[in-house]
Amino acid sequence: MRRVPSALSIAGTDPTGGAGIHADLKTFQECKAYGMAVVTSVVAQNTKGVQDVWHVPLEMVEKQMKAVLEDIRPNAVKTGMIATPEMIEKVADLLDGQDIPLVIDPVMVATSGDSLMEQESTSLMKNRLMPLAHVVTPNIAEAETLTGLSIKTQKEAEQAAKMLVDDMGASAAVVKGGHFTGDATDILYVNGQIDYLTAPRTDTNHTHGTGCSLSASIAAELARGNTIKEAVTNSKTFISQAIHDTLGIGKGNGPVNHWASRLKKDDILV
Ligand SMILES: Nc1ncnc2c1ncn2[C@@H]1O[C@H](COP(=O)(O)OP(=O)(O)OP(=O)(O)O)[C@@H](O)[C@H]1O
Ligand SMILES: Cc1ncc(COP(=O)(O)O)c(N)n1
Repeated sequence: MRRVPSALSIAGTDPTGGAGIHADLKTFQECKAYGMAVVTSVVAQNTKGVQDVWHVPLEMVEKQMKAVLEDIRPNAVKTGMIATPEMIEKVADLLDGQDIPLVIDPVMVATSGDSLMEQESTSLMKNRLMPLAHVVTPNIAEAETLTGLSIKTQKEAEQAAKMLVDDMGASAAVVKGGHFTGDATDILYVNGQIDYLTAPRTDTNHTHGTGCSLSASIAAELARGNTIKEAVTNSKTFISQAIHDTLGIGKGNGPVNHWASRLKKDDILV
């Protein structure tokens, strides 16, 4: 048997291909991991917003997860949209004890402002998923919800990252600064150390799926055997280029350019 790095996404869908499992699979491919996906919710959405959500029945989520885990065992897993408390519990039960690096993107609200998680899910996210996480990747609003802190400064973001690890049991935290102003600076807390990962801010509204793609890239990097610090650093480079080399498609907040590193100018039809 060959050792092919593989990564599994457990997340919701986006028929326009910019967020959710679609973004994750594109990212896995670009970051050189064989991609797999378990669908948690089918979402009717586009770059303008969310129109409707249909949750996959719990037993079908379980069957999908078991089908993957007993066959092509992933070298890393990432979770995205897991909307209901029951589904969080089910996914946590199935991942507990698997000994597979786990990246948790605590998806709560889409770029468009539409809610993607029921409010009652927050405590289960904290109590059941956080302790299983190798890396948790909240944006500012999600870090505020999880920690109860108000985060207006980078020092407060540092404090939140520390709480997610020291108090809630994740091994590492990346508090993403995409919604701050100035440079796009993310704060990584791992092995008792804070690191600032900074990239110039691209002036664009085409940021649909940035959070999904960053966390999927971290999972692919972990699947390839990189350390958490290497994985997060390489993923920051990946997402910065994907945002900078925009595709410019979509009537709202357009998707990022997952294949930016390979796409030549002449490949785009104008
Ligand atoms: N305009 C930008 N220019 C450069 N990097 C950005 C920009 N916006 C976000 N980022 C980066 O993209 C990644 C995702 O961060 P963000 O805080 O936007 O997450 P998110 O809110 O989960 O994603 P989304 O906005 O898609 O919901 C981070 O690495 C962040 O620094
Ligand atoms: C299925 C799904 N998962 C996650 C997001 C968040 O992505 P974003 O906040 O970048 O729109 C989304 N819109 N849809």
